[in-house]
Amino acid sequence: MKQISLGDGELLYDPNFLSPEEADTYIHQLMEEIIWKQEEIKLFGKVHPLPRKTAWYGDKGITYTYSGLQNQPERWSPTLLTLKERIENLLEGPTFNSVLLNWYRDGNDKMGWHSDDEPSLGRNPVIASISLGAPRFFDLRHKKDKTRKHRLELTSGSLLVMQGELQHHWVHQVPVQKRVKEGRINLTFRDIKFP
Ligand SMILES: O=C(O)CCC(=O)C(=O)O
Ligand SMILES: [Fe+2]
Repeated sequence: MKQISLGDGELLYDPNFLSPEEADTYIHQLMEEIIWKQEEIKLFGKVHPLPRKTAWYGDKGITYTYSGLQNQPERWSPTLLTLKERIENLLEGPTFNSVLLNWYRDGNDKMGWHSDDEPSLGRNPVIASISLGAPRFFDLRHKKDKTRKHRLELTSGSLLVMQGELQHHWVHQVPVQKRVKEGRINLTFRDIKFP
């Protein structure tokens, strides 16, 4: 695991968490297993579809508000449980009770600037993010000093861990990349502290 020291938060990055063959297998399994939803978000009274497909899986009984949406998780699928255990074994400490999945169908799908700082994640959450498929940029920007920026390219089979005070001090986004024609699946494993 490579440590990326941004200050005011920590990133760990392993581009080779999964081999290319494993990544391809997981993509196929997830496209078969996952029930993808087209969620909508209401902005100033107007309803917009989210610019990506999403899914939410986890332990029974937890709920989580994400981008203003109340989510009830589907039960863990076999593939998701395997991935969760692989991450937990590697990190030796943090555990996860849920995973949010995003399917970016091509480079027009995106996620805007935000931080994963919902109170239910507790203080200084550890969020483990697996990327599969097309490489996409992942941008970070400091909340107070907007000149502090960092861009990563998250490649297929990679694992990114966000931890420490990162969510408190930084926002992140997945920007549009018009030239990207292939899809990408991202999974963020989280631990909801008070369901
Ligand atoms: O797709 C990604 O790499 C980021 C996803 C993300 O930030 C989130 O799900 O909160
Ligand atoms: Fe996020």
